[in-house]
Amino acid sequence: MTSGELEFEQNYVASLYDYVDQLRAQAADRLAAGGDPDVLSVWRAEIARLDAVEQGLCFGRLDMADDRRVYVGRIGLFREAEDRELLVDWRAPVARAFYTATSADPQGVRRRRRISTRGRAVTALDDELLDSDGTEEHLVGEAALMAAVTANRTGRMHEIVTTLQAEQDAIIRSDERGALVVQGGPGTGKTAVALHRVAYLLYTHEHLRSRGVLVVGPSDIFLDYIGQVLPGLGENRVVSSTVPELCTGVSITREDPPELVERKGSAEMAAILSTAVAERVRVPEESVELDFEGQSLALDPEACEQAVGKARAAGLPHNQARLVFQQEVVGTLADQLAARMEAMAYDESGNALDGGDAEGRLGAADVRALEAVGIVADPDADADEDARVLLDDTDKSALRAALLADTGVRSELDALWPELTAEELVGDLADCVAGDWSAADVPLLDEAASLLGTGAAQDTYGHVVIDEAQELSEMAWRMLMRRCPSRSMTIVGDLAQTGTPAGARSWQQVLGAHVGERWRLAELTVNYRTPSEIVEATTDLLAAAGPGWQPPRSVRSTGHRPWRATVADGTVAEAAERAVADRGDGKTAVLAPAGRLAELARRLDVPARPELTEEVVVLTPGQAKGLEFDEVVIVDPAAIAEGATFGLNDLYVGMTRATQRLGIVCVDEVPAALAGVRERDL
Ligand SMILES: Nc1ncnc2c1ncn2[C@@H]1O[C@H](COP(=O)(O)OP(=O)(O)OP(=O)(O)O)[C@@H](O)[C@H]1O
Repeated sequence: MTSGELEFEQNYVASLYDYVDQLRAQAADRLAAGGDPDVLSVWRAEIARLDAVEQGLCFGRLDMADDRRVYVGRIGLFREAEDRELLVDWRAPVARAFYTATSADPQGVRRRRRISTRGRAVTALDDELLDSDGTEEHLVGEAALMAAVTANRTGRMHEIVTTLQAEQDAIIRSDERGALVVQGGPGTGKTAVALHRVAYLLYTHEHLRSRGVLVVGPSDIFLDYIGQVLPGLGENRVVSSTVPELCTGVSITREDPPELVERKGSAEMAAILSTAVAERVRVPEESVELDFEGQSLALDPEACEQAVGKARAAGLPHNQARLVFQQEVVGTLADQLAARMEAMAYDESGNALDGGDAEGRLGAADVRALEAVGIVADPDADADEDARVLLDDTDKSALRAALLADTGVRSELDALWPELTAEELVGDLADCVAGDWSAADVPLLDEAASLLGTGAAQDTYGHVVIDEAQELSEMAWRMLMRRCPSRSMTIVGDLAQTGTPAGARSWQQVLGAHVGERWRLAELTVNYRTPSEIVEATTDLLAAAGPGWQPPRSVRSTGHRPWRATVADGTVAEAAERAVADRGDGKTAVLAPAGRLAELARRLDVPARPELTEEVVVLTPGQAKGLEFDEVVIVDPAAIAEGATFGLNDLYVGMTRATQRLGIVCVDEVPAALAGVRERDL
């Protein structure tokens, strides 16, 4: 690369930053001028968008066979005065070739240039010529990719927009409609790809900006870990949440044993809850006497049954359908009252007109008299005639309101169709204790709230991303499907990493109930995180966890062979301390069964609440799901493997968190699946 070219690109990149500065200054001026708050918030968002792309504004250039030159960057920049596109957004169709063009399929590209920058300075250029004849499969921009995946971890995930690979790009730009499952082994970039897909979809589909996008992750630690990726891509409008946090106002104070987690997660609970709600509605066997303002009214079982039928047919949640039921019942009662009133009439001197038969109806003579003064209409008269009745619609509705406001009537109505809360409904189930909730109770509370129509409104989104989706129970899937009526979803996971007993064993099994067979599968096959030495060490384990499961192909090797050491039970913490003291550069995670965490954290002098930006963290493999570290030390693998329904999967998750080095401290014995790992003294 000549220094002249470096200078050329430096000048170009500098002109882009100048333009961004100009746009930012204009936005700041508009903001300072004040005005309509909605307009001001647009300028504020524009400044935030421009600030977010400061690092790595421009990272590539495509030289096309027709001599066009396209600069690719984090956002598009168009100079209207010159009618010229200065920079193309990486999500625009024309930028796609930056990620997918190869020598075999150059897509009109002659040269692809990667532009590395630090701050606003161009530090390196890396060119690939695509017009040579080549059919070999290779990684696009290999040098930049390798630099990215071997760099020390920071405790936070970063965007990978400059080094996205073709199989990843295809998923990112895949049709927004329907449910897309992204299945891939550890480190294949599922999380990174899902987040870049969000940025792409928001850029491409206007409606998603108003409908909103929700990203669901397994834990707060994980959400913190990925929290910078979308802002780094200029997207600040995405809601991220764990499943329990979606149900506002519920705090988790209890952990359920595995068999309960499994039972509460089963879709059968939805039927149980629905039956429990239906059973709270009661139709009396005999007529119910109601006292209203000194009059006795009767509600018979048939009328009640009819009101229940009408309320159920409305298709509303229980508490809203209750209002329909109440209206129906008070309608019947108001009719009774009206009939009685209309049965009474007085002559001009104030005497009650005699009449009315035994059922309280007016006699024919009375009706004629009333007709003559225009008070009642001849029931046989033509409907078109100017008819008048004693009580018109307004009167009747006032009567209904008076009935509803009457405490006696209300308490009878409440006994027949009570207003319910999700907490009492779920609290009444066996193994649930109102107010002392477990994570597995949350989807039940959410289901109950949806059946009842209570609680904070269940927000819906235009697109939902679910990460570590293999962990969700059937009940949690129901909860998320309610958030996404369009079923436009990106579902990201790895069945070989399923850890919770209520989690997925197959995608069809969990998705079938919601989308039938209308979901599509995309697979990622290359492991960017874990070096080949570690992938090899997991082969036996993976085969034991699931017959036929294959680890993804690793793109690199480090020369560091994983090791194991065997120590006596009483010396575990000491051994872990020695392993940590011996660690290389970067972040280290000590992964151990829950029962050993406190002792290890004390011994290693790390905070009990894990902070990923610290040099050393102590976690369970479950907590480390989705995360990565330069070095991993697994402690007591046998207890991890045997301690849970999917213990072998947990161990596999733990081992595949490392980007560089892996050590395993076995206690007393070596699990069979780790027999092939090199033994050393510790
Ligand atoms: N194209 C790429 N360029 C640079 N880095 C990449 C690329 N693809 C993946 N990576 C890196 O590989 C690592 C693993 O990615 P990610 O966490 O998204 O994988 P995953 O499939 O979700 O893994 P797991 O299932 O183990 O949680 C991350 O550090 C990510 O930045």
